[in-house]
Amino acid sequence: MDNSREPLDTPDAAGVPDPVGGLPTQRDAPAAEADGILAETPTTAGEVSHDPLLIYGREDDDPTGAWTKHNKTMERTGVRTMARRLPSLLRLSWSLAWEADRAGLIALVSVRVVSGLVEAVGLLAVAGALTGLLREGPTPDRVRAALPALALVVAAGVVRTGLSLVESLLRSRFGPRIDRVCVVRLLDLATRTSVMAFDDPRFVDDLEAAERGAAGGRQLVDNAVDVFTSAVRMVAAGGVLGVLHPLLLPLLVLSIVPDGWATARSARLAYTSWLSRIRQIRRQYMLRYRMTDRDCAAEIRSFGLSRFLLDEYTLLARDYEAEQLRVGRGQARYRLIGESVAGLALGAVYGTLVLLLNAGVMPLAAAGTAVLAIRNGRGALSTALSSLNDAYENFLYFGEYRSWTQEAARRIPESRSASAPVNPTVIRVDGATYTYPHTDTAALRGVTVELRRGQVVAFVGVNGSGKSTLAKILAGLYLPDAGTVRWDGVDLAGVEPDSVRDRVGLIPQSYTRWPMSARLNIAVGRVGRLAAEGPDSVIPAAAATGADEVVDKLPHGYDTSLARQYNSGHDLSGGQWQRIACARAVYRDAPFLIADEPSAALDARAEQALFDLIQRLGRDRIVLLITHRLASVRTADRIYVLDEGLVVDQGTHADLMSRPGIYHDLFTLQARQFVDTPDAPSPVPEPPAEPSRTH
Ligand SMILES: Nc1ncnc2c1ncn2[C@@H]1O[C@H](COP(=O)(O)OP(=O)(O)OP(=O)(O)O)[C@@H](O)[C@H]1O
Repeated sequence: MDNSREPLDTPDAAGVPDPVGGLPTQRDAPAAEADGILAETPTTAGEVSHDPLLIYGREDDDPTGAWTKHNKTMERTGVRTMARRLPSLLRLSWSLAWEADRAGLIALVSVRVVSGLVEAVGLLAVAGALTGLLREGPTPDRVRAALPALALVVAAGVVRTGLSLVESLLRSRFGPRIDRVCVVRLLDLATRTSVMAFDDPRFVDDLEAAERGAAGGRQLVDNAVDVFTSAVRMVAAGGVLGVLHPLLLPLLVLSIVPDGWATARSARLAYTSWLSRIRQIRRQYMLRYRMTDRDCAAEIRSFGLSRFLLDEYTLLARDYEAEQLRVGRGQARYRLIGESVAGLALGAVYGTLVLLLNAGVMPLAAAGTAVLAIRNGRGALSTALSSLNDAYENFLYFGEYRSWTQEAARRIPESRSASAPVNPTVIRVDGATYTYPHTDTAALRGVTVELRRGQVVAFVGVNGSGKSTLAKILAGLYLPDAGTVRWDGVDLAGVEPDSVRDRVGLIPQSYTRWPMSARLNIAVGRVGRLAAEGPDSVIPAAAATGADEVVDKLPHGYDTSLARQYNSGHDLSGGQWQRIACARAVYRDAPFLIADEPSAALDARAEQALFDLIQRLGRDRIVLLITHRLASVRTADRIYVLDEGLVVDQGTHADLMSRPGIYHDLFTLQARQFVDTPDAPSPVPEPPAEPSRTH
């Protein structure tokens, strides 16, 4: 079973409850440590501080089915289903291994087959040796007679040991290769699918399952190899028994049926239990992830959430313990029945051997070999059965991976031969409509805007009015459901998406804090440039955006790691990071710059400098500015006012202030915040006329 999906153990004690029922404090933590790592968690039965299922809802409360996704699979999981799916399971693992390492696979199969043959030869040699040892005559003669066969037994043993070493080497080569093939495919698709796919919660949810399912590929191949190996060993043991006496083979099969039944039932019990608990397992996983995540650390402490979360986790973990006990009891019952019946059946096999010996039909030496062959055959069968069960389980996990990769491949934008204009003069959106997946309300409703080179255009409007969505459409990240986006008259729907993105420099609202050096954090704006122009090429972009002041204070300048979560990494303040994000977009040096709330975390001086820069860049580029700091859009050449997915007004600052409307209201409201007293004269003129609304 994949450990990453395994229910997690009870957490180590990280704090202890205070005696009067308060929350654990930092001061309490060492006391818990002193109790040792197995000290009881803060929660004990009867002192849970909240409703245990508060966080993710109750068992019967799963409207989206997100937590119970696998229950249907569980209903379909029967021995017959497993047998029916066996061929596709083996086919899949074969093709996976083939793709990862052809030569290794051929070598592994050959090694297994040869090893099986050697095992059969070894067993027959045992028969020869026993025949020599048990025959009539003086002991030295008998030993001499048995020597060649004994030598063969030893040689077979040595060869098998050598082959098993080769096999384990081959297996250790396989595992990482299969992991690589699966994970690289997942990452490739995840970074090439349309960004719109990530707005679909189902897609993102399935991606999480696929990430965990990717590891199932490696295990599936491992299980398939085990099944194959056991099959070869069973054939070897069966072949030897068939040679010794034809009656022994069906008897062996009979003797292993009860064990096989018990193994299959036990594994199925464990598997169905796992599936029925998948919801709790996901909850445990989420809780553990959040409780140890750096981003959540401050909030957990400042809201005093530790006890609350720990209670939830502990309850789930206890539930898991109880379930494991139930499964353990069930498995013990199956084993008891299976092994009792198998013992009787084995007694019958050995009884038959004795009868054959008594009747003089089988020599003693052959009977001795038969005992060994029976033992080997039974061992191989039990391995085959448990590997088959594991294989089926991993097949299901891997199924998550496969279905996601197929879906992701469908969502990769089609590549086209036509390119977007290299340095567009006019970008125009006509009647654009866009609705996010699984939402009822359109984010944009028939929007028309025009942006020109040499101008700074601003989008303003209240939260959720559609500004960022429209910016993403302009940047070619989203395709509108209706309407067109044209660059110099060329419809973006007909051009290669990468060519559009290549011409856009974006300062997104939420930028990425790459765990890399400061230099790379800027250079990711256009990675090819760093290689072509050298490490100092980032300096002008940093200087233009004030990122150079940030870098100057870092211990190793541009080479300082900004991966705070790792040793020696250096973290930046929000505003310092924002300067780096701006430098990244400037470094991209694209003809179309989109700045979406670029100054939210900047101090007043840095903000002013950034808007001056945006004005300068706007002289020979198309610049789109989205901001709630309305003082900064006063100088924009054109301002579009958005509201509920519509363009409700447009013009220059003076135009928009000359009439009542959203812009006038928002600007006035903000300007008032800078006036010292409520009685002070309004800093903005009252509008003279009724609003004229554009669409
Ligand atoms: N990924 C998404 N999935 C579903 N709905 C979304 C998504 N992103 C935005 N929306 C919705 O689309 C509408 C427009 O959002 P958008 O982000 O474009 O607004 P905005 O004007 O940029 O807001 P803000 O000023 O707060 O940044 C909102 O109603 C929002 O809830």
